[in-house]
Amino acid sequence: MDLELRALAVDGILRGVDLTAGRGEVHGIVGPNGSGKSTTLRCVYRALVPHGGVVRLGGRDITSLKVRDTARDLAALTQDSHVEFDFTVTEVVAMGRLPHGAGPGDDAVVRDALSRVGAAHLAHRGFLTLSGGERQRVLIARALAQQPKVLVLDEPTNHLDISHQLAVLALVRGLGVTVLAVLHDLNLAAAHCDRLHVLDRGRVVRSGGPADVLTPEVLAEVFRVRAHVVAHPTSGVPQLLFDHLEATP
Ligand SMILES: Nc1ncnc2c1ncn2[C@@H]1O[C@H](COP(=O)(O)OP(=O)(O)OP(=O)(O)O)[C@@H](O)[C@H]1O
Repeated sequence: MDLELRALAVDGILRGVDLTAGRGEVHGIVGPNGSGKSTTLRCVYRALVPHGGVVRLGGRDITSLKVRDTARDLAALTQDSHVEFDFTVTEVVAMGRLPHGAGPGDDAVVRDALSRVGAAHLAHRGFLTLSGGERQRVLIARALAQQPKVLVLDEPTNHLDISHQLAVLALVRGLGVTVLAVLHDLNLAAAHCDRLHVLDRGRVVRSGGPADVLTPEVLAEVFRVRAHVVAHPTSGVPQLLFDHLEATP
């Protein structure tokens, strides 16, 4: 299912964000702190109504869809994904099934989602007793249990050790669903995304394949860092080495 963002505007934060993620493609949004990445995603998962522009899911304006219908197609891992009460891990992941209504296969879907993120052993633990990285994997399992066609992820590798970062991004990529993810780590973004969009002060200033987007010029202009781009010795994807950080406030 395609995801299209057209001329998204949020007062003082987004100044016309345009991007299209085609069916089954993995798209990354990168950009400096405060550039509007999370705000963009909030407009997509309907936590925020933009003042201008439109988000289309499978060609349909999301404001024309019921929230529950949106939730059948789109799952989000957000910075606001809190669990307040001490539900068990299984209960938290089962919440991902709610948009579909209770069904006979739900237990198997929940178990499968947990084992895909390497958290099957946590099934009966209280969510609030988990470490930061364990919580993050359980919240990803909840999004997987929703069996979405489009997955929106705000910093999915937050709290994860390097092994789980790589595993989660490989898993997400292997799902075959359309993904729009905010990623801070530019090397992970280059290695795992088909296309990247660089956000700067509320605008997409560059879109394209990682090699076209993560150039020394863009990194200097947008992130104010000096970088060398090298090809990864085995995969060939562009990877960045930073040798100098210019003074930024
Ligand atoms: N509700 C709000 N009221 C006022 N300002 C806001 C609000 N939400 C976001 N902002 C501001 O809008 C800007 C963009 O915020 P956003 O969270 O989208 O940035 P981001 O690119 O995700 O940043 P980070 O990399 O730090 O997570 C920031 O300057 C933020 O302070």
